[in-house]
Amino acid sequence: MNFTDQLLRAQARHDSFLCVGLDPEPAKFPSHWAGDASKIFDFCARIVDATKDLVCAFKPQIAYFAAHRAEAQLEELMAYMRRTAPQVPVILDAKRGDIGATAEQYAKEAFERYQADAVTLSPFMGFDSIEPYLRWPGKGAILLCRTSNPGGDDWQMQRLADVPGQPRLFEHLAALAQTTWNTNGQLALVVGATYPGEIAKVRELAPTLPLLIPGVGAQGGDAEATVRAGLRRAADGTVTGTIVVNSSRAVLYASQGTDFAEAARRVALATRDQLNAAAR
Ligand SMILES: O=C(O)c1cc(=O)[nH]c(=O)n1[C@@H]1O[C@H](COP(=O)(O)O)[C@@H](O)[C@H]1O
Repeated sequence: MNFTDQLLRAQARHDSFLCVGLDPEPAKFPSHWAGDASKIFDFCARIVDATKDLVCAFKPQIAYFAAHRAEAQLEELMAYMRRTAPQVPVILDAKRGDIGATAEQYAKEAFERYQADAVTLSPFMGFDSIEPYLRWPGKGAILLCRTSNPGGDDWQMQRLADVPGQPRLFEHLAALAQTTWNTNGQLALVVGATYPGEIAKVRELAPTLPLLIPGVGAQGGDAEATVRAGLRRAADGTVTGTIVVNSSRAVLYASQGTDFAEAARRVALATRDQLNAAAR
């Protein structure tokens, strides 16, 4: 099954547009594990156990593992998610972007070594830096389009004088991703929840692509506005353009006590319900 179908199936099964981001920071672990990088797997596995019936995806961020020489724990976690939550697709957040030959290696890392269902990519180097990922049948490639950080303005909001209509860079990318770049039908786009106006613009230009939307929770993005701007349904209610709304820190560090997993579940449930209320 391809990434988009996995996503839609998990969304229907768990009645959820929520993705829990796995960004483990040992300094923020519950007091009995605080500062202990050897507990990264244990911490993430407890979060997975506590939220796996509430989410449509998990998104481990590779830097939080690599910074602690914990790639082996990431591999273990990927295998654990596959075993205990096989119905939930996993997005490896790696934001890769390099020439084709190197991209081939990054694709192998994401899809073979880590067995991810999709990977986040920076499209700054152009289509030949994305194409190697599209050769992997059914795997998702999620392109940064209008990111959640203020510095996204530096490039993404600039207008392209040489393209008809002088679109902003993120608008041009959204249009390419919906059409000529989407050779395997598995492209998706990242748009920050901190910019609902731009989510609406991306949705207009890319009506059917899944949108990965980080920025609710710790970054203060507006969950209701995000859903209204990003989700598209047909008249019969079928989802035609879906959203995957990520929250990491607000879920992971809801409590620093021994009840951290229960607290994470409470926040995940509340966030899922808030997204669903806006979707109805
Ligand atoms: O690609 C991403 O996931 C991403 C894109 C973006 O524009 N903004 C953004 O915050 N992210 C990631 O989404 C997560 C947000 O985490 P919280 O702010 O803790 O919910 C982090 O893993 C970021 O690296």
